[in-house]
Amino acid sequence: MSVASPTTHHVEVSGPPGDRFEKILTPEALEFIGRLDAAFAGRRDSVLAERRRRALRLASGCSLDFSIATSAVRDDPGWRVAPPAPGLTDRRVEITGPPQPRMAVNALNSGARVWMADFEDATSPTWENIIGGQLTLLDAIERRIDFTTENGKRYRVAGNPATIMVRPRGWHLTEDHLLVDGRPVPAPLVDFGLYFFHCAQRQIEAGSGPYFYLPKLENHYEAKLWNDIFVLAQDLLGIPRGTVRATVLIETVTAAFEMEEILYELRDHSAGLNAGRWDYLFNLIKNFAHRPDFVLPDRAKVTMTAPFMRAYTELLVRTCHKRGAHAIGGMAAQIPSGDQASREAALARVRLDKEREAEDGFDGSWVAHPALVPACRDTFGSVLGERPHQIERTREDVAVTAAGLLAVRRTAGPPTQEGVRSNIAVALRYFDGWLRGQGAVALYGLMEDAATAEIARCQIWQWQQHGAVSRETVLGLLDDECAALAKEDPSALSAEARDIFVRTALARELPGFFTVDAYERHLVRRSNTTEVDS
Ligand SMILES: CC(=O)SCCNC(=O)CCNC(=O)[C@H](O)C(C)(C)COP(=O)(O)OP(=O)(O)OC[C@H]1O[C@@H](n2cnc3c(N)ncnc32)[C@H](O)[C@@H]1OP(=O)(O)O
Ligand SMILES: O=CC(=O)O
Ligand SMILES: [Mg+2]
Repeated sequence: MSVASPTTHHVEVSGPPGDRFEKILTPEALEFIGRLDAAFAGRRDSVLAERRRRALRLASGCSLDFSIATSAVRDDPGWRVAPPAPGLTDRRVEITGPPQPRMAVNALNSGARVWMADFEDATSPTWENIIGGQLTLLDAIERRIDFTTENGKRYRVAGNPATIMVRPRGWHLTEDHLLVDGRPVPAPLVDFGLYFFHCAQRQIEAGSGPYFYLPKLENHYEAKLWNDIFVLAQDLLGIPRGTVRATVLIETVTAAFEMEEILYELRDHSAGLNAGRWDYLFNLIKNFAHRPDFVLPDRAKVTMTAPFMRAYTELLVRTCHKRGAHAIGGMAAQIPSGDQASREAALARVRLDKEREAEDGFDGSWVAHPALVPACRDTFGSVLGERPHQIERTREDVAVTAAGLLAVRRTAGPPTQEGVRSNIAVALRYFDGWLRGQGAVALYGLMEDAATAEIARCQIWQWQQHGAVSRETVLGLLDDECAALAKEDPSALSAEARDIFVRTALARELPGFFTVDAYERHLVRRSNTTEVDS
């Protein structure tokens, strides 16, 4: 892998200035982003074009199978991924959340082994959140967060904090406040690049490392793209190759057919796979939205025990352990809110979910809230005992077929009126939160984020498409929910949230992601400030 030759690129910050943004947007950091962009923006275009081609093939009735072209990788018993890097051996409980100062401190001190600092599903990508998030990470690593709120709660990172893994945004998004030669930079290059530039060396010196979660990959070519990014980034900063580690979220149905190939492409930088269940469901609905045999019942009824979801998680554990990699479980959406009884019920549901994952062979799992850390830690603890993971449990008993992964029709039950209303209520309220800069929102006792909101709006599109609900009914319920939201919270952006819903759930063609169009329309704010030639 050669280092990119220096070329002249004009890097421009077009977003408004903010408090201490200059600490992140230094000329050197912008030059680094310019180099990543020069090397990889074109490949991002190819990734998106290939995604479109594949989506069209699936929409036109082609099915999916494990590829013959890559069978040599799957059949070769001779390769394994890199051993776990410092801080990533025992991952029995990982907490996720947006990189904001309070959340960062709470997550780092929560007792979880890993904090996944999320620029993706849990972050609304306003310019302030993106650069503020980078500042939070830098401050947390340099132990500079230390403040006390009016009610006397002190926020300061304590001893033995969680290991940080950063999740950049997916390839479908751009960062329109950073331009190279007048063109927006791919968002993942910004989130990865700024964190890597400022924090990689600091993390290594602190005995940890630059670690990442990679979202929404659709195939092993995208894994190769990330691997090439890691190699170039390490070379540019003089960091030894193989220092970076990344856990890939298997959260698209096409990636589920290429888990082993994805591990292979990233093997020198791999930190295993994660079962990103919510995006997985969204992606499955989206890819097969035109097919009547893929119509799912109410969202609440599609659980991890549905045969097609079990096939996906079983295959993930088997694949990871065959290659010496960690298999990390997904997010149970229940959060401990409301009265005592509701909190206990939420805890019981989460415990059940983690029990099943631990017994299936996962090495750890995610929680969305600090109060859930003990449940996950203890549940995995009772299966792992003194062991840091259970990678040695190879699950050779698991035999998953393509048909098993796609056996959605076995999930019984038509959607109900309550299911329709609930999806509309959740999507609308989530869009309102997202427009106001909040990427994860507690709604009706559940954690809602970009992935779960995508399920809600896609199901409405799918149910309407297949005659399970009419457009008129949806619009009527939508108006009811808008009125209810405006009454609950007069500052809510109900009209804009409604607009996003109509554009993404009721369009003639199903849009790929609500975030792409909504970002352009609602979140981009331009005001030229800084320019750098790289
Ligand atoms: C599909 C997927 O991708 S899942 C991964 C992406 N999603 C996420 O990461 C969601 C993470 N969770 C969250 O963001 C939050 O839990 C929410 C928004 C759902 C609920 O947050 P809140 O309404 O603040 O919950 P609540 O009032 O119970 O919080 C109590 C305390 O716990 C803290 N807290 C809650 N969740 C978290 C978290 N994930 N990380 C750190 N601290 C947290 C709050 O900051 C608060 O502490 P504070 O008073 O010191 O500020
Ligand atoms: O990112 C996680 C998911 O479930 O989606
Ligand atoms: Mg996701």
